Amino acid sequence: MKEMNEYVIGVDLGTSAVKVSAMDHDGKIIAQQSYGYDLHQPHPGYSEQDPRDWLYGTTIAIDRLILRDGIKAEEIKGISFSGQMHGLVLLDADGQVLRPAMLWNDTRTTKQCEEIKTAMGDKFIDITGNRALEGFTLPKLLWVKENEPEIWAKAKSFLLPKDYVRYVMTGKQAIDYSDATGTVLFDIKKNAWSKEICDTFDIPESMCPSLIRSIDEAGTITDSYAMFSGLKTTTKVFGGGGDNACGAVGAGILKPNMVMSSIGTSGVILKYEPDANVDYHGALQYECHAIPDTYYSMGVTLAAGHSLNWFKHTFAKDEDFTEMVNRAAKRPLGANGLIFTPYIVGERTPYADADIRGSFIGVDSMQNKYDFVRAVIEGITFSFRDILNIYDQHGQDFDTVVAIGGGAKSDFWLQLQADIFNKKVVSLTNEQGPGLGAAMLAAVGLGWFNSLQDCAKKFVHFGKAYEPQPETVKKYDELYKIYHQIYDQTKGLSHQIMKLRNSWD
Ligand SMILES: Nc1ncnc2c1ncn2[C@@H]1O[C@H](COP(=O)(O)OP(=O)(O)O)[C@@H](O)[C@H]1O
Ligand SMILES: O=C(CO)[C@@H](O)[C@H](O)COP(=O)(O)O
Repeated sequence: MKEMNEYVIGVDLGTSAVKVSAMDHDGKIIAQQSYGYDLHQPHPGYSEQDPRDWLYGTTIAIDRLILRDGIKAEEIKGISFSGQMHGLVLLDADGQVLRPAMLWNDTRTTKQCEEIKTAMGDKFIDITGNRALEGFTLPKLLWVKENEPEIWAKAKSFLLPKDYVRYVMTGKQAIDYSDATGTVLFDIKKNAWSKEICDTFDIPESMCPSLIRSIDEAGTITDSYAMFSGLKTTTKVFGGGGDNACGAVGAGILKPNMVMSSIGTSGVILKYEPDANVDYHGALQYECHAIPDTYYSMGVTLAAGHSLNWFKHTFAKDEDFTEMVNRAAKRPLGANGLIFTPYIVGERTPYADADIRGSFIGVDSMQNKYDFVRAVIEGITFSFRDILNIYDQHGQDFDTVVAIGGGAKSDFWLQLQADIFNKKVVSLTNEQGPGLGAAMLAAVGLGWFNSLQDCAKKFVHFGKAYEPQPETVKKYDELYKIYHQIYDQTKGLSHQIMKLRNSWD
């Protein structure tokens, strides 16, 4: 008799889509499905999604694994998650969603960030490992409290995006440590919600969900979700983690000499950190890892893939994505003198500035559309170099960058990263960093492996390595020196324009 197959499912709840991957004991990807959803930006700085879209998208994608790929529901032994970080899902006493989720790239909370700084100063960084920035969850809670008192009065708990989906699946509200750090309500040294921060801002501690580890079992599928989805109630559901923590697990970033670059909607440079005491004074984010008792630091470009998506959607809607990028690759280095800064929704690292906006500098009548695409791709990659500079300034060295995210699908962009960073860049054989990391969390949670490190030996496979090309490195160095000045030189203008837009609203 044929033995029954056993699979784990990694759910990667991204900003543009949810992607689900089914993997077997050998780390082989058996099937993948995805489902896209909309991003709502009703005013400058606002960025929202409906949590029910995440739920329906995840359920449909998993159902497609069952209906289209022939995976049997009883073969799914475990599910875990990678989730877009920081987004606020507010729930009432019955666990119903009270308002659209405010996402990680929603920057309406500058006033609340100022209030946090005024109330707590550097103490806040000592406790949380982070500055209070617009995208994080605490400022969002304060925004709702100040601007929507009738909703705040009904709010009994909050969750982050993937925690909401897990809650509907299991009926239990919880958050894992990696996403808890991203709320900036969490004491990173005590490994617990910060009573001092809750008290200072009058957030009832009872609103904060229970803490679990990324590899912990959060529950099993409830009867009602089994009925709704076709999944079995025997499937175990594990904590999961923030997408960057999961991306790092799936990219095999398990020691300090490696960093990850991720080009998703956002862009991230992330470094594994062995303990809670490395001090970047808030210049970088500092978060609990999905690997128990370890940490990571990172810098975030708010609009990396988002800049390229925006450009395509606005100016090249009917073109194939890969074809558009390939044409850009054929344009000259430096896009015939055009430089782009990717600040189209404001920026986080190194410039925590909600009101900065992007620019094209050097527009010339000899340039064509693909020079613009190339400038966008180069500008995004320069913004990553701005983050790498912070590591340099803190004397942190590393030799390999592992590239993940949608941007890592492009050979051209991988080589460009090597040339702009002047570091070896390695890809994965199957670009599914966060989803792979999520599946690994379920595999370890189920006891298939003793540790994530053991699991990585089977699940993580490095692909092609891209070496920096000295001549190209030199030219990009020269160009970067100009790019690096654009923030300071455009800041005043950007702020004036934003003030005007706001006054016209
Ligand atoms: N063929 C491609 N070449 C280069 N970049 C791509 C390609 N396809 C998608 N992308 C970029 O990848 C991004 C999506 O990456 P992904 O990791 O899936 O994002 P998220 O997890 O935020 O939803 C898009 O914003 C797009 O700019
Ligand atoms: O805000 C952050 C990290 O601090 C973002 O990285 C989000 O977690 C969204 O990620 P993607 O959708 O781009 O993967």
